[in-house]
Amino acid sequence: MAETIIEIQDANIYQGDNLVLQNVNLQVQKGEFVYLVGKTGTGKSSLLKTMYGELPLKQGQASVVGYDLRKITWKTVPYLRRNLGVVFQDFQLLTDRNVNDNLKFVLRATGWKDEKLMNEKIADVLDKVGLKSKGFKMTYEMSGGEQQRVDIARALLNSPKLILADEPTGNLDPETSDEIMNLLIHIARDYGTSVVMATHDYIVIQKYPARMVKTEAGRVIDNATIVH
Ligand SMILES: Nc1ncnc2c1ncn2[C@@H]1O[C@H](COP(=O)(O)OP(=O)(O)OP(=O)(O)O)[C@@H](O)[C@H]1O
Repeated sequence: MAETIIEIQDANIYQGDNLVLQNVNLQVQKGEFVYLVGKTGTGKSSLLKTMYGELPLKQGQASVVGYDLRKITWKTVPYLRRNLGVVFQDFQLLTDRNVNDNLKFVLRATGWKDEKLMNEKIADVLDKVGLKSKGFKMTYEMSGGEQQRVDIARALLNSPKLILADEPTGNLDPETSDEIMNLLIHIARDYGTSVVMATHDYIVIQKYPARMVKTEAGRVIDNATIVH
């Protein structure tokens, strides 16, 4: 039986007192790849932030990787975060240390202690993103595509059931975008990790078709099609 990774029912998404999206209903199954599309300012990031516990869910019901978002508190949000990975447009890597130490920082922050196990895990995620021999590079020495791969490696550290990616190809040239798309699709297909990717990039969407969820005029429309 399919495992539901995201289940949102009748949710209202707020930024402060502003209602950004109303009556959101969305289900995402294990291993599904889903685009979140919509014009700028229509609430894609707000919806993702709600899913990773950055914005509180005040109205409606939502469960993400088994966590009830209505019951999440600042104390329990780290547990939710350990079960999902977040990938950003601007990478958000630490520039004062190399790739291995960026990844180790996250492992330590999420409760890992054993040095050998941490090193094995880092080697594993770097291998998965095609950066096997790049662990000793400083992040500022890397290309945008490589930095995005490190960001994805970081998201994979705790073997998440879900990756939430906010415009992951936004800063990349078309060829590098292709590499990142192939990687994200491969992660969904081969590891059964669900991926929800917010994007404006219609070239990417056309090239790699998948289910589309659209934010528009305060609503979320499932199985949307793009009209140019
Ligand atoms: N921190 C904030 N405080 C108050 N309002 C915000 C905040 N962040 C976003 N908003 C508002 O919430 C609405 C939705 O913004 P959001 O960033 O979710 O849209 P988006 O679709 O992700 O846009 P983009 O594609 O530009 O990232 C916008 O009206 C925005 O101005």
